[in-house]
Amino acid sequence: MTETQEPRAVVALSDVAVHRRTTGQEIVLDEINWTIRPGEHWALLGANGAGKTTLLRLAGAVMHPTIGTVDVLGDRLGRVDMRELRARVGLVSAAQKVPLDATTHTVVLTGATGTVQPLWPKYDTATRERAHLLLAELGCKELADRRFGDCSGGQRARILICRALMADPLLLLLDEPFNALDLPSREDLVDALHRLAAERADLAAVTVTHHLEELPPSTTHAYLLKEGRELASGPVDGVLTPDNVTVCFGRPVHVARHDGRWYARSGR
Ligand SMILES: Nc1ncnc2c1ncn2[C@@H]1O[C@H](COP(=O)(O)OP(=O)(O)OP(=O)(O)O)[C@@H](O)[C@H]1O
Repeated sequence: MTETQEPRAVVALSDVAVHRRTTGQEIVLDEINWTIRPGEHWALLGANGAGKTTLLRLAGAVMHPTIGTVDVLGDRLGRVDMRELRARVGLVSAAQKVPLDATTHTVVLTGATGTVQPLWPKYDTATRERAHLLLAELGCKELADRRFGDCSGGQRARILICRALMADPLLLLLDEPFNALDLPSREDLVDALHRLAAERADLAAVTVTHHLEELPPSTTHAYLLKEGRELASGPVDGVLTPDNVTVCFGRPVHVARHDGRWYARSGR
Protein backbone atom coordinates (compact mmCIF):
# COMPACT_ATOMS: atom_id res chain seq x y z
CA MET A 1 0.00 0.00 0.00
CA THR A 2 1.39 3.42 -0.87
CA GLU A 3 1.51 6.28 1.60
CA THR A 4 -1.39 8.08 -0.09
CA GLN A 5 -3.68 5.05 0.21
CA GLU A 6 -3.24 4.73 3.97
CA PRO A 7 -6.04 6.10 6.16
CA ARG A 8 -5.50 9.60 7.49
CA ALA A 9 -3.48 9.69 10.70
CA VAL A 10 -5.39 10.22 13.94
CA VAL A 11 -2.17 11.34 15.63
CA ALA A 12 1.18 12.14 14.01
CA LEU A 13 4.28 13.16 15.96
CA SER A 14 7.29 14.19 13.92
CA ASP A 15 10.80 14.63 15.37
CA VAL A 16 9.33 15.56 18.72
CA ALA A 17 11.29 16.47 21.83
CA VAL A 18 10.11 17.66 25.23
CA HIS A 19 12.56 19.38 27.55
CA ARG A 20 12.12 19.65 31.29
CA ARG A 21 10.33 22.88 32.13
CA THR A 22 12.49 23.72 35.15
CA THR A 23 15.84 23.95 33.36
CA GLY A 24 14.80 23.78 29.70
CA GLN A 25 17.79 21.51 29.16
CA GLU A 26 17.03 18.03 30.37
CA ILE A 27 15.34 15.71 27.93
CA VAL A 28 11.99 14.14 28.83
CA LEU A 29 11.31 12.92 25.25
CA ASP A 30 13.57 13.04 22.22
CA GLU A 31 13.46 12.05 18.54
CA ILE A 32 9.89 10.78 18.78
CA ASN A 33 8.15 9.83 15.54
CA TRP A 34 4.79 8.14 15.90
CA THR A 35 1.73 7.78 13.68
CA ILE A 36 -1.55 6.36 14.93
CA ARG A 37 -4.22 5.46 12.37
CA PRO A 38 -7.95 4.71 12.73
CA GLY A 39 -8.67 1.29 14.21
CA GLU A 40 -5.19 0.86 15.69
CA HIS A 41 -4.96 -0.13 19.35
CA TRP A 42 -1.57 0.74 20.78
CA ALA A 43 0.08 -0.40 23.99
CA LEU A 44 2.53 2.21 25.31
CA LEU A 45 5.12 0.64 27.57
CA GLY A 46 8.27 1.76 29.36
CA ALA A 47 9.88 1.76 32.79
CA ASN A 48 8.91 4.36 35.41
CA GLY A 49 9.91 7.81 34.22
CA ALA A 50 10.41 6.70 30.58
CA GLY A 51 8.04 9.44 29.38
CA LYS A 52 4.78 7.55 28.76
CA THR A 53 2.44 10.08 30.40
CA THR A 54 4.23 12.96 28.67
CA LEU A 55 3.80 11.23 25.31
CA LEU A 56 0.11 10.65 26.05
CA ARG A 57 -0.32 14.31 27.02
CA LEU A 58 1.08 15.35 23.63
CA ALA A 59 -1.27 12.97 21.79
CA GLY A 60 -4.17 14.27 23.93
CA ALA A 61 -3.43 17.94 23.08
CA VAL A 62 -2.79 18.63 26.76
CA MET A 63 0.71 20.04 26.17
CA HIS A 64 2.95 21.25 23.35
CA PRO A 65 6.28 19.75 22.35
CA THR A 66 9.45 21.77 22.86
CA ILE A 67 10.63 20.73 19.38
CA GLY A 68 8.88 19.05 16.44
CA THR A 69 5.26 18.86 15.34
CA VAL A 70 2.22 17.11 16.77
CA ASP A 71 -0.93 16.67 14.68
CA VAL A 72 -4.05 15.45 16.49
CA LEU A 73 -7.21 14.61 14.54
CA GLY A 74 -5.85 16.57 11.57
CA ASP A 75 -5.02 19.74 13.52
CA ARG A 76 -1.50 20.88 14.39
CA LEU A 77 -0.82 21.79 18.01
CA GLY A 78 0.06 25.46 18.19
CA ARG A 79 -2.26 26.41 15.35
CA VAL A 80 -5.62 25.52 16.91
CA ASP A 81 -7.62 26.08 20.09
CA MET A 82 -6.28 23.33 22.35
CA ARG A 83 -9.49 23.22 24.42
CA GLU A 84 -11.63 22.61 21.36
CA LEU A 85 -9.26 19.90 20.18
CA ARG A 86 -9.06 18.30 23.62
CA ALA A 87 -12.86 18.01 23.67
CA ARG A 88 -12.61 15.67 20.67
CA VAL A 89 -10.14 13.31 22.38
CA GLY A 90 -11.18 10.78 25.04
CA LEU A 91 -8.49 10.98 27.71
CA VAL A 92 -8.74 8.92 30.89
CA SER A 93 -6.16 9.49 33.59
CA ALA A 94 -5.87 9.41 37.37
CA ALA A 95 -5.13 13.14 37.29
CA GLN A 96 -8.68 13.82 36.08
CA LYS A 97 -10.99 15.64 38.51
CA VAL A 98 -14.30 13.87 39.09
CA PRO A 99 -17.14 14.89 41.45
CA LEU A 100 -17.19 11.95 43.89
CA ASP A 101 -20.67 12.82 45.19
CA ALA A 102 -22.29 12.71 41.74
CA THR A 103 -23.98 9.56 40.45
CA THR A 104 -22.09 7.55 37.85
CA HIS A 105 -24.70 8.56 35.25
CA THR A 106 -23.97 12.23 36.00
CA VAL A 107 -20.20 11.64 35.79
CA VAL A 108 -20.68 10.06 32.36
CA LEU A 109 -22.89 13.00 31.28
CA THR A 110 -20.08 15.46 32.09
CA GLY A 111 -18.14 13.83 29.25
CA ALA A 112 -20.62 15.41 26.81
CA THR A 113 -19.54 18.89 27.92
CA GLY A 114 -15.95 18.07 28.88
CA THR A 115 -16.52 19.63 32.29
CA VAL A 116 -15.87 18.51 35.86
CA GLN A 117 -19.32 19.61 37.05
CA PRO A 118 -22.53 18.82 35.12
CA LEU A 119 -23.98 21.55 32.88
CA TRP A 120 -27.59 20.38 33.15
CA PRO A 121 -29.19 22.62 30.48
CA LYS A 122 -26.84 21.06 27.90
CA TYR A 123 -28.02 17.48 28.42
CA ASP A 124 -31.13 16.63 26.37
CA THR A 125 -33.02 13.36 26.50
CA ALA A 126 -30.88 11.77 23.79
CA THR A 127 -27.68 12.70 25.65
CA ARG A 128 -28.98 11.22 28.90
CA GLU A 129 -30.02 8.05 27.11
CA ARG A 130 -26.61 7.83 25.45
CA ALA A 131 -24.95 7.90 28.88
CA HIS A 132 -27.13 4.95 29.92
CA LEU A 133 -26.25 3.05 26.73
CA LEU A 134 -22.54 3.58 27.29
CA LEU A 135 -22.81 2.38 30.90
CA ALA A 136 -24.55 -0.75 29.57
CA GLU A 137 -21.89 -1.20 26.88
CA LEU A 138 -19.11 -1.13 29.48
CA GLY A 139 -20.97 -3.51 31.81
CA CYS A 140 -21.93 -0.82 34.37
CA LYS A 141 -25.66 -0.52 33.72
CA GLU A 142 -26.63 -1.32 37.31
CA LEU A 143 -24.31 1.41 38.65
CA ALA A 144 -26.13 4.35 37.03
CA ASP A 145 -27.58 5.68 40.29
CA ARG A 146 -24.64 4.81 42.51
CA ARG A 147 -22.45 7.60 43.90
CA PHE A 148 -19.21 7.60 41.88
CA GLY A 149 -17.20 7.80 45.11
CA ASP A 150 -18.77 4.52 46.27
CA CYS A 151 -17.71 2.57 43.16
CA SER A 152 -14.74 0.22 43.16
CA GLY A 153 -11.54 1.02 41.29
CA GLY A 154 -12.46 -1.33 38.45
CA GLN A 155 -15.94 0.15 38.15
CA ARG A 156 -14.51 3.68 38.19
CA ALA A 157 -12.11 2.82 35.38
CA ARG A 158 -14.97 1.60 33.18
CA ILE A 159 -17.20 4.56 34.11
CA LEU A 160 -14.44 7.02 33.16
CA ILE A 161 -14.11 5.27 29.80
CA CYS A 162 -17.88 5.76 29.33
CA ARG A 163 -17.37 9.42 30.18
CA ALA A 164 -14.57 9.72 27.62
CA LEU A 165 -16.75 8.07 24.96
CA MET A 166 -19.61 10.57 25.42
CA ALA A 167 -17.92 12.97 22.96
CA ASP A 168 -17.79 10.12 20.43
CA PRO A 169 -14.01 10.52 20.07
CA LEU A 170 -11.95 8.98 17.30
CA LEU A 171 -9.08 8.73 19.77
CA LEU A 172 -9.16 7.16 23.23
CA LEU A 173 -6.12 7.61 25.48
CA LEU A 174 -5.95 5.53 28.65
CA ASP A 175 -3.18 6.33 31.15
CA GLU A 176 -2.66 3.29 33.37
CA PRO A 177 -6.35 2.31 33.51
CA PHE A 178 -5.45 -0.95 35.26
CA ASN A 179 -3.72 0.77 38.17
CA ALA A 180 -4.55 -1.01 41.47
CA LEU A 181 -7.19 -3.31 39.96
CA ASP A 182 -7.64 -6.80 41.36
CA LEU A 183 -7.71 -9.77 39.01
CA PRO A 184 -11.50 -9.91 38.33
CA SER A 185 -11.60 -6.13 37.77
CA ARG A 186 -8.60 -6.35 35.46
CA GLU A 187 -10.24 -9.09 33.44
CA ASP A 188 -13.54 -7.16 33.23
CA LEU A 189 -11.65 -4.15 31.89
CA VAL A 190 -9.66 -6.25 29.40
CA ASP A 191 -12.97 -7.69 28.15
CA ALA A 192 -14.55 -4.23 27.94
CA LEU A 193 -11.63 -2.83 25.91
CA HIS A 194 -11.69 -5.87 23.66
CA ARG A 195 -15.41 -5.40 22.99
CA LEU A 196 -14.94 -1.68 22.32
CA ALA A 197 -12.30 -2.47 19.71
CA ALA A 198 -14.59 -5.00 18.05
CA GLU A 199 -17.64 -2.75 18.02
CA ARG A 200 -16.00 0.55 16.98
CA ALA A 201 -13.94 -0.14 13.89
CA ASP A 202 -12.60 3.42 13.50
CA LEU A 203 -11.68 4.07 17.11
CA ALA A 204 -7.94 4.43 17.70
CA ALA A 205 -6.69 3.83 21.23
CA VAL A 206 -3.51 4.05 23.26
CA THR A 207 -3.24 2.25 26.59
CA VAL A 208 -0.36 2.97 28.95
CA THR A 209 0.47 0.00 31.11
CA HIS A 210 3.32 -1.56 33.07
CA HIS A 211 2.10 -5.13 32.64
CA LEU A 212 1.84 -7.11 29.42
CA GLU A 213 -0.84 -9.28 31.08
CA GLU A 214 -3.18 -6.28 30.98
CA LEU A 215 -3.17 -5.94 27.21
CA PRO A 216 -6.42 -6.93 25.50
CA PRO A 217 -6.11 -9.41 22.61
CA SER A 218 -7.32 -6.56 20.37
CA THR A 219 -3.99 -4.75 20.82
CA THR A 220 -2.62 -4.22 17.31
CA HIS A 221 0.54 -2.16 17.89
CA ALA A 222 3.04 -1.38 20.63
CA TYR A 223 5.38 1.51 21.34
CA LEU A 224 8.29 0.90 23.70
CA LEU A 225 9.92 3.91 25.33
CA LYS A 226 13.34 3.81 26.93
CA GLU A 227 14.58 6.93 28.74
CA GLY A 228 12.48 9.25 26.59
CA ARG A 229 13.36 7.70 23.25
CA GLU A 230 11.68 5.16 21.00
CA LEU A 231 13.11 1.71 21.54
CA ALA A 232 10.72 -0.07 19.18
CA SER A 233 7.32 0.58 17.64
CA GLY A 234 5.00 -1.08 15.17
CA PRO A 235 2.74 -4.15 14.90
CA VAL A 236 2.57 -5.74 18.32
CA ASP A 237 4.04 -9.18 17.67
CA GLY A 238 7.19 -7.69 16.16
CA VAL A 239 7.65 -5.26 19.06
CA LEU A 240 6.78 -7.26 22.19
CA THR A 241 9.69 -9.66 21.77
CA PRO A 242 11.76 -10.94 24.71
CA ASP A 243 14.78 -8.98 23.42
CA ASN A 244 12.92 -5.66 23.16
CA VAL A 245 11.12 -6.04 26.50
CA THR A 246 14.42 -7.03 28.16
CA VAL A 247 16.09 -3.83 26.93
CA CYS A 248 13.00 -1.77 27.75
CA PHE A 249 12.88 -2.80 31.42
CA GLY A 250 16.60 -3.33 31.90
CA ARG A 251 16.51 -6.95 33.00
CA PRO A 252 15.99 -10.32 31.30
CA VAL A 253 12.29 -10.88 30.59
CA HIS A 254 10.60 -13.92 29.05
CA VAL A 255 7.55 -13.01 26.95
CA ALA A 256 4.90 -15.43 25.71
CA ARG A 257 1.54 -15.06 24.02
CA HIS A 258 -1.32 -17.56 24.50
CA ASP A 259 -4.88 -17.22 23.19
CA GLY A 260 -4.18 -13.60 22.27
CA ARG A 261 -2.97 -12.55 25.74
CA TRP A 262 0.63 -11.79 26.77
CA TYR A 263 2.59 -13.13 29.72
CA ALA A 264 5.92 -11.82 31.00
CA ARG A 265 8.21 -12.95 33.78
CA SER A 266 11.71 -12.11 34.87
CA GLY A 267 14.34 -14.31 33.24
CA ARG A 268 16.78 -14.06 36.16
N1 LIG B 1 6.57 19.27 33.54
C1 LIG B 1 7.63 18.59 33.93
N2 LIG B 1 8.64 19.22 34.58
C2 LIG B 1 9.70 18.55 35.00
N3 LIG B 1 9.88 17.23 34.81
C3 LIG B 1 8.94 16.55 34.18
C4 LIG B 1 7.74 17.17 33.71
N4 LIG B 1 6.97 16.23 33.14
C5 LIG B 1 7.63 15.06 33.25
N5 LIG B 1 8.81 15.25 33.86
C6 LIG B 1 9.81 14.23 34.11
O1 LIG B 1 9.94 13.54 32.88
C7 LIG B 1 10.13 12.16 33.09
C8 LIG B 1 9.03 11.37 32.40
O2 LIG B 1 7.80 11.52 33.12
P1 LIG B 1 6.48 10.73 32.72
O3 LIG B 1 5.48 10.98 33.80
O4 LIG B 1 6.10 11.09 31.35
O5 LIG B 1 6.98 9.22 32.76
P2 LIG B 1 6.16 7.85 32.83
O6 LIG B 1 6.82 6.92 31.90
O7 LIG B 1 4.71 8.11 32.63
O8 LIG B 1 6.43 7.41 34.34
P3 LIG B 1 5.58 6.44 35.33
O9 LIG B 1 5.61 5.08 34.75
O10 LIG B 1 6.38 6.52 36.60
O11 LIG B 1 4.21 7.02 35.46
C9 LIG B 1 10.20 11.96 34.59
O12 LIG B 1 11.56 11.99 34.99
C10 LIG B 1 9.45 13.17 35.12
O13 LIG B 1 9.89 13.50 36.42
